[in-house]
Amino acid sequence: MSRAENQTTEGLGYDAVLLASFGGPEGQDDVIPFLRNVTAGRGIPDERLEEVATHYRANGGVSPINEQNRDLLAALEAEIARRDWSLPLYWGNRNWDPYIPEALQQMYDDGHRRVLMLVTSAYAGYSSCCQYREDIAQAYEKTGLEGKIDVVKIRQFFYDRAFIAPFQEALAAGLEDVRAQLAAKGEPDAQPKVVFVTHSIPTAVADAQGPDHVKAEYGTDAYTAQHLAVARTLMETVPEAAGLEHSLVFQSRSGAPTTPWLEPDINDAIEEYAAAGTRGVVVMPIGFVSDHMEVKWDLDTEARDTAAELGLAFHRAPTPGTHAAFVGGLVDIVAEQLHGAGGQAPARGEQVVPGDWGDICCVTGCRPMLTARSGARRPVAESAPAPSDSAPSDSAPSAQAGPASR
Ligand SMILES: CC1=C(CCC(=O)O)c2cc3nc(cc4[nH]c(cc5[nH]c(cc1n2)c(C)c5CCC(=O)O)c(CCC(=O)O)c4C)C(CCC(=O)O)=C3C
Ligand SMILES: [Fe+2]
Repeated sequence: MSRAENQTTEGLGYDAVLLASFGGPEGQDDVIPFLRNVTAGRGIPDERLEEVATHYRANGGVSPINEQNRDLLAALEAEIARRDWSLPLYWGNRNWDPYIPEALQQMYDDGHRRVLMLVTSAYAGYSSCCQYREDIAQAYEKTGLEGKIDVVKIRQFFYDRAFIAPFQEALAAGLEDVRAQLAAKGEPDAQPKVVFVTHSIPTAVADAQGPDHVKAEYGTDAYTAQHLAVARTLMETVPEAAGLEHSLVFQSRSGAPTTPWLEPDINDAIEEYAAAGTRGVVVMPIGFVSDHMEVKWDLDTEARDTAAELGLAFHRAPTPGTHAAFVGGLVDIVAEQLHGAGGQAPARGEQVVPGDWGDICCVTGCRPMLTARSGARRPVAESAPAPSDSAPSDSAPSAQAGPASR
C-alpha cells in the first residue's frame, strides 16, 4: 500500500479522536460560572466554593488546565503526524468552553462518524471515567446526534508505562533534590519520605466502586487500590527510592464537613511525619496528568507552606504533562483500537503496574456500552511479577474497530 492510501481514515477504523477533559476558567469573570458548572446539584457548601474561588482569583481567575490541554493536543497531533496517520484531534471539556457537546457537533459537521475519546484522567472511578461516559450521553441528547456519530471511550491507563515512566523520572529527580536540600541544611543522613498524593473522594463513593476481586486483593476500595499499586510500582522500580518509607495521602477535600472523605489529608500527614522525626518529603501527585490548579494550590501553596513551617525539606514532583513517554504511550493506547494503522503492526500500551484490572471504569452508575475493550494485556515488567490470573492475551488490538460504516 502506498503512503497516500495508508492515510485514509477508513484504514484506521476510526476517523477522529476527542480529547475530553475537565476544563477551567480563563479569567476572573469565568470563576463563579465555572464553579457552578462543576458543582451543579452536588451539595457543595457555599463557603467551600468561595474558598476554592480564591485559589483561581489569586491566579488572575485562570486555571492552568486549558493551556496544558492545548499543549497536550499539539504534542499528540505531532506524534500522530509522525506516524503518518490521518486522525484529526478535537477537544471538549465537561465544565468549560470548549464544551463536549459543541465538540461532538463539530466532529459531526466535519464528516466524522466514529470517534475515540481519550480522557485526561488515568484512573477508574466516577469523576475520572464514568462521568465522561455520562457527558457523552448528555452530549448526544443535547445535539440530537445519538445514532449518527459513535463515540467510544478508550480504556484507563494508570497501569501503563505511558503514565508511570514520567513519574519514575520525577521520583528519582525529587529524591536527589530533597537529599541535596538536607545536605545543605547539615542533615546529610536524614532519609526523605515519599508521599504519594491523590484527590480525595467521599468514602461512600469509594466504597461503591468495584470490582470485588480488586477490593479483596488490596483490602480497600478500588480507587485507593489503584493508587497503592502505582505507588508500590514506583517504589520498586526507582533504585534511588530503595529502603525509603512511603505513604498514600489525599488532597482537595470538598463537600460538607460532616460527610466522610478519604484521609489523611496531606497537610495533616506532613505534620504527623514531622512529629515522628521525618526531615524531608518528596510529594508525588500521582492522581493527576497535569499541573493544574489542584496541584498548584493544594500542593505548591498549602502543602509547601505546611512543610516550610515545620522546617521540612520539600519537593513536589511534576505530573506527566507533555512528557514524550506519556504522549507516545497515549498514542499507542489509541492505536490499540485502530487496525493496520500506517500499514504497520499495531502499537499498544504496555502494562507495568501488575494486577488484573480488567476493563474497570466503575461499577455503579455507568453506561456499559461506551467503553472500548482493552487490548493491552501484556506481560508486566520482570521486576514486578504478575499475579497468575492476569495472563496476557494475544488477541489483536484492532478486533473492536470495524471499518467505518456511513
Ligand atoms: C477524583 C477527582 C479528580 C481526578 C480525576 C480527574 O482528573 O477527573 C478531580 C479532578 C479535578 N478537579 C478539578 C476541580 C474541581 N473539583 C471540584 C470538586 C470535586 N472534585 C472531585 C473529585 C475529583 N476531581 C469531587 C468528588 C468533587 C466534589 C464535587 C463533585 O462531586 O463533583 C471542584 C469544586 C470545588 C471544590 O469543592 O473543590 C473543582 C473546582 C480539576 C480542575 C483543576 C483546575 O481548574 O485546574 C480537576 C482536574
Ligand atoms: Fe475535582
